[in-house]
Amino acid sequence: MPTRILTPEYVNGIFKGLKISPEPKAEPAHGLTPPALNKSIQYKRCMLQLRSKGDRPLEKYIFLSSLKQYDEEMFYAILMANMPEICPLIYTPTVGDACLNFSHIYRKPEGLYVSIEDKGSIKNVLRVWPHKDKARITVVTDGSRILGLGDLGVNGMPISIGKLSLYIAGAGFKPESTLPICLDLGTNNAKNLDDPLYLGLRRKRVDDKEMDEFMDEFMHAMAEVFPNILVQFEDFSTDHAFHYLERYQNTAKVPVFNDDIQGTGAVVLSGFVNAAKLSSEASGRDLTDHRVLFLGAGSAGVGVAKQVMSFFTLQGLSEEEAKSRIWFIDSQGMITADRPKLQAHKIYFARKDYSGPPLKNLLDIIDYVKPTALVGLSTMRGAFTKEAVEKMAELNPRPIIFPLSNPVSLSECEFKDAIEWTDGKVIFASGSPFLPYTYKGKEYYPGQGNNMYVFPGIGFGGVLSKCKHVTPSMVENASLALAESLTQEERDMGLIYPKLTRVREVSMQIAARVIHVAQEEHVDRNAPLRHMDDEHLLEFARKRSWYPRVPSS
Ligand SMILES: NC(=O)C1=CN([C@@H]2O[C@H](COP(=O)(O)OP(=O)(O)OC[C@H]3O[C@@H](n4cnc5c(N)ncnc54)[C@H](OP(=O)(O)O)[C@@H]3O)[C@@H](O)[C@H]2O)C=CC1
Ligand SMILES: CC(=O)C(=O)O
Ligand SMILES: [Mg+2]
Repeated sequence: MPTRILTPEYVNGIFKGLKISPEPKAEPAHGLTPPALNKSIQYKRCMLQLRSKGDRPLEKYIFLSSLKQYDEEMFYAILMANMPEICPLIYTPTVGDACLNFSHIYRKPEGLYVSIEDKGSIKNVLRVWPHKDKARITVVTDGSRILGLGDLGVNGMPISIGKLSLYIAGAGFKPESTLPICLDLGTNNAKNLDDPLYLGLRRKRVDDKEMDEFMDEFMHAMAEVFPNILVQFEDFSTDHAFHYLERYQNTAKVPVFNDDIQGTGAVVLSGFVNAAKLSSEASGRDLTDHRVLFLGAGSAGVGVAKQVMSFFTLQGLSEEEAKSRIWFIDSQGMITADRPKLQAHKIYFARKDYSGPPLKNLLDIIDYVKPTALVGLSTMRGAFTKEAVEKMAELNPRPIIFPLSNPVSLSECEFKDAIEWTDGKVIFASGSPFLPYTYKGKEYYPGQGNNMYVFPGIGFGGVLSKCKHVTPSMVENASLALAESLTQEERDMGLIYPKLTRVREVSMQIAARVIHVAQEEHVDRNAPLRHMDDEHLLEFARKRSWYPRVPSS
């Protein structure tokens, strides 16, 4: 039966609601399927079955997961044609529930599990993977900080799977080039350890020394078994996230980046670039005068702040001046340099210019800092209270409020509330998706400040350029490419991120920019691409991008 690869134009048609059309005929398995079954009917059946599960997202997750296993191309065709509907089911927020319930809903292997008991023979475990030569991108978690849900141990595997589904749908990685990995170094989660169905090792987490030994062996083995792979670290607890990024980003034989530190930094910088312009247009304030207050100083908060500093340095401020535009609050209050036993990752941003009594309350800190932007990466549901948001609106004609914690149940505030409390003035982005909200007869659209907008493009550009390392400049430029990708229509709608339906095209722009920077920094190894200008790099990325095949006629 004739099949054809979906072209970008064809898929754009699907995005516009055309679904799978024109009507394809039956599949080759003549006799094994009912006579009238064809891909078009199959597509409609899948959507009908999915939607019949109503408001039960975990059931939808399980359904989609099974679909991916028995008809991968249909899964991706459905995902790509219905991003705003399906993405929240395979990614945040539902993936959070999938992780919490993983040991109960597990059905089939979908990735590699490497446990501390494999120490000494990790290579042998990696060699079990069936598509060794094809593997190009891996998401590796140790399950120790899954979204804002804490230590979930081996139940963190769905986060690696979900991110890689977005690599495929978002950037066009071939499915067989993706490799989900969950490292099992034990768990300190008592609920898991007490659960008779828990699928991980029934032991506490190993100490840092043993983890270092394990990780060194793991990274060596990865480079040997998968020499062409790019490694994304995901959802390691904050101390380990910084530690392993530093340990491997310039030394590992395969390129490495940390999504929570660098991917989140890039996506928030991008949203902030667009938000600050809108906010400054309303206030007349110079872009260099923005003041950013972070609630949460973990890997995500500090990673984002480091990236947001380049917003200021790109305006011509020095590093010190850029740093002075940023304040942090953690569980003990505003972070100041005189606080004893400050954790290493908090020292850089600790304020040296405050000497009063410790400030602990968000309202008092807003009064003191007078921020133009409030960024939440705290895992604290509802931490941006009505009073705090109203105060931001008193201080700013258009306050920037980014409650970025995931999943949605941990969001620092809801979109609807932020709109009402600011009388529609807020410039808003959240980590997990919210629906548009109509207020006083006008429809408002929330932004989704989630690293899913950048990691597919960073990974695709990195792999196409065959980069040796993922450099800070590659990440920063991914962010700027995302910021620049807004169309006039999106700007007119007041958006600060492109529509999710355009994620594939946006990823191509990011990938092309990442390749360009990899070349500039001489970390690329794909020599023929060096002769291409930016337009040709974009074309090259588009051509390499995978689309699900569906029968056409
Ligand atoms: N939108 C996106 O793309 C992304 C979102 N995230 C989200 O960011 C969140 C944080 O991740 P990560 O940084 O790794 O996690 P951590 O747990 O390392 O950091 C949480 C931070 O919040 C602080 N905090 C906790 N409770 C309070 C409180 N009551 N008041 C003030 N601060 C508090 C903690 O303080 P202390 O240091 O004192 O413990 C810590 O600094 C998660 O929900 C995650 O899902 C992460 C990556 C990407
Ligand atoms: C989105 C993401 O990476 C996180 O919440 O950890
Ligand atoms: Mg993460």
